[in-house]
Amino acid sequence: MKLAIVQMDIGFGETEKNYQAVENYIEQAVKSDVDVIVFPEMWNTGYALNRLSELADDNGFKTKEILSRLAKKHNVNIVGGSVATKKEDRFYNTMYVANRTGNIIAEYDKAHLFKLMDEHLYMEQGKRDNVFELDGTTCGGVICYDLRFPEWIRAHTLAGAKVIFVPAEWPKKRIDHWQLLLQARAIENQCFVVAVNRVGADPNNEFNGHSMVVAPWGEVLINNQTDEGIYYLEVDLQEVEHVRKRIPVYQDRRTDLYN
Ligand SMILES: NC(=O)CCC(=O)C(=O)O
Repeated sequence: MKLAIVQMDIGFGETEKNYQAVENYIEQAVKSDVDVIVFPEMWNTGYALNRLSELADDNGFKTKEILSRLAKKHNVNIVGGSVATKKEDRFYNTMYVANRTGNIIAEYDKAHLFKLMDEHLYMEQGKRDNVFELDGTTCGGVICYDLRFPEWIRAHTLAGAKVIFVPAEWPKKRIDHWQLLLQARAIENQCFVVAVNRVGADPNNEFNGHSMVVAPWGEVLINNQTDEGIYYLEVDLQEVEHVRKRIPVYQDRRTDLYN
C-alpha cells in the first residue's frame, strides 16, 4: 500500500482556502504513484467551533463531492481525514473515505469528543464504528482523541482491520503521548497505524506534525517531520500476518475473562 500523508496547515475558519488546499494537495499527491492519500482532522474549519453554524459542511455535501470527484478522476483512494459537518441541525466531526471509483465507502462521526478542546460543547458524538475495504484490505478509521481508547481500536481490529487510520489535530504540548499511543496501538493490535497530524497554529494551540506510520511489530516508519508537506511511504501489508503468526495475540485472548 503506497501512502501519501498530507501533513497540512489548516486555516482557522477559512473554509474556502482549506478546500482549495486539499484539492491542490490531491493533485500534487497523484503525481507520484500512490494508493491512498490521507488527510488530518477537521481540515475544513479547524477548531473554529463557535462558528460551526456558519462553517460546517451541510451533510458533508461539499467534502463528499470533492473527495469523490478527485478519487475517481485519479483512480486513487482518499481517507479524507475529518471535517466539521452539520446533519439535522447537529454538528459532527466526520471522516469520509472515497475509493478509486469515487464511491464514498465510509462515513464516521468521531466517537470520543475531546473536552480539553471544548468539542463536547458544540458537537455530537458518533454511534458507530468505521470499518471499510481499500483495494481488498480491511481498514479502520478513528479520529484523534479516539486513539486514547484501546478498546475502540481493538473493536476495529477484531472486525478485521489490518490498517488503522488516525487523522488528528494533536497539539505539540502532548506530542509525546501521541507518539507512544500510536506505537502501542500498532504493537498491541499487530496492525499498521497511519496517523496524520496537522502543522501550524490556531488561537489556542500549536501543532507540530509528527505524522506517524507504525508497522505491526512497532517499527516507526515515519516520524519527526514537522514541516508542512506530503510524505510518501510504501508499506507491506503481509507484515500483519507474519507478526500475528509470530505472537498469536488474537488466539491467546481470554474471551472468558473479557470481550
Ligand atoms: N483533537 C483531539 O481530539 C485532540 C486530542 C488530544 O490532544 C489528546 O491529548 O488526546
